[in-house]
Amino acid sequence: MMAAAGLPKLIVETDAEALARAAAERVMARIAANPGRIAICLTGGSSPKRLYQLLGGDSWRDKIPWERVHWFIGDERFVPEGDPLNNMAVAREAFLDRSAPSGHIHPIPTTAENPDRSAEAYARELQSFYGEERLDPSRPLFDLVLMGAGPDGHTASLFPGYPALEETQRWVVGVPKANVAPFVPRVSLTLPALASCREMLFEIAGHDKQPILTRLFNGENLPALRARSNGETVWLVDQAALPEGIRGGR
Ligand SMILES: O=C(O)[C@H](O)[C@@H](O)[C@H](O)[C@H](O)COP(=O)(O)O
Repeated sequence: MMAAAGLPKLIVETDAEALARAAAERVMARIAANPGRIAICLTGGSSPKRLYQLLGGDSWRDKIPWERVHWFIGDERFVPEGDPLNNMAVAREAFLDRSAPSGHIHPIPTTAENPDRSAEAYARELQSFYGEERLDPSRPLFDLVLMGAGPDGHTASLFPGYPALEETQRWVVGVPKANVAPFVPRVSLTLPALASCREMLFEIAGHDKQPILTRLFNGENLPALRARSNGETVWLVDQAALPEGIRGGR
């Protein structure tokens, strides 16, 4: 474990499997830290899939107090809720549908007429859950926010150079076009909404993440570097993703 100056806390794991297990431990630790109602914001993409399988597997499932945990999603592809590209559908299939009370699963609705309407509906749902229309810095919206980093440095559906990245008021925005595949419109939580958490946990694994991780380590002002928790921000990284020159360290 090490912390690089100016960067979030960096934790290096041997490989993707160890990384998913470390992420599952952190999910459990966040749950254990809150004796009340817990809000976890999940993410899409391929990186969290193993974590989701672990949380749905026998050794972890029974340890989760399902009746206290609510599950949200940080961004969504604007496709039907059962579509394999739908981020929440992936989480539901991997672990939520088997164990979580259905009222505790909070998908971004994609039946609205367009992503902007969908974003407004999700903002209302988040605000109703939180109990306020404004975020109180002393009371985070989420206990834990999971994140990934795309090849262009995007996170959630906040792409480099897009106006959504500069949003300071709204909690959720429509994103008309994605910068990477799948090139469908998106709906995304904004940086201030995502920041309102006790912990933001990035999972970044595999050799194909090395180029973007190198750029992030070099301090390029990309969305994945700008996304920070008001509490703790942690990058869980595996050896294969580490930039040349710092491999082998832990
Ligand atoms: O909807 C999405 O695609 C995501 O939420 C997105 O932000 C993802 O986390 C990154 O693109 C990393 O994706 P991978 O894990 O597939 O590399």
